[in-house]
Amino acid sequence: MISLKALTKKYGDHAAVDDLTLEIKPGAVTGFLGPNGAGKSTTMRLILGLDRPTSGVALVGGVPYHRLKEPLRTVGALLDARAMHPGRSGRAHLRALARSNGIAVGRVAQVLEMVGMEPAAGKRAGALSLGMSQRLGIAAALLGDPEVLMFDEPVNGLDPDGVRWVRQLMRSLADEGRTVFVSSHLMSEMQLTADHLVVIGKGRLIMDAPLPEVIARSSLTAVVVRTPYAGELAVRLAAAGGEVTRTGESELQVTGMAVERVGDLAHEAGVRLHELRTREASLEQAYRELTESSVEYGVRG
Ligand SMILES: Nc1ncnc2c1ncn2[C@@H]1O[C@H](COP(=O)(O)OP(=O)(O)OP(=O)(O)O)[C@@H](O)[C@H]1O
Repeated sequence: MISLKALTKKYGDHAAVDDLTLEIKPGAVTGFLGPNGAGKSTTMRLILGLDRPTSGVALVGGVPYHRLKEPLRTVGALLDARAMHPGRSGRAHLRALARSNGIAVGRVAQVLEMVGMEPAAGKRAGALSLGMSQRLGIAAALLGDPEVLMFDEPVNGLDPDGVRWVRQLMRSLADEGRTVFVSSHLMSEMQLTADHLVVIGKGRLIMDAPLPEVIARSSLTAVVVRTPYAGELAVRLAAAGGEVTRTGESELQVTGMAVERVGDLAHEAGVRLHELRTREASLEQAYRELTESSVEYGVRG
């Protein structure tokens, strides 16, 4: 479990992280989303004690990072895959990390196997491809067999097999009951990977909800109904609080109302239906709606 309580980090007058309060729970993959500059990396750095909050606290398993006795056994993180001594081999890097954290050196071979990089383990870290560096960074995060894992853009530079592998790894870590907190700009990937989403913009919390709820709340998620009595049903649905758009002679789209309720109202009205389904927004669409006013840099297409 990761707990943030009124977590705030200011650089001069600018709040990179602004009063964030939330819990990232075990047994789930929590996606961490936000436009460039939203404060994701800063939040992760604060959790890992790499930066000091201006105010508020970040706790891992109920304790601030700097008070953890054996930090790598509690939380493993991949922040910047290239942040390694370039002249050292991946294996040597992991061994040094194990030794300095009281972890049995035998664990190194295990994590190298888990990430599928034994063949490249003897190469200098500086000579590794970005994809291999990512795997090495993930191996380092797994070294202490921690309960909490944090990954900043873990699929950067990975090929489609690598992306699938990361997705499966996150799933299995969460299924083992661990807390998995992962940032990404790849919405299609997040839609496949995450159970829960935390969305921030300009350092502030925009959304903290299960993925299906984020999708359901999008205005682009709608119930589609086909019926020969579209006009009659439209009146009934609107009277019950639905937002109804007539999209064809015999087709309606309804927002603000669950599919079950639409079916029940049609039944009560004695209206025959030829089709009743939910058309879900993609996470990309839901995300764009949520963050429209929070984009700090760049131009939105
Ligand atoms: N050391 C620093 N000094 C001054 N400002 C900083 C520093 N680190 C981050 N910032 C600012 O804090 C804000 C949040 O940055 P951060 O890197 O946490 O965002 P992010 O969500 O991780 O972005 P990205 O998606 O681009 O990685 C930005 O406005 C950034 O310029």
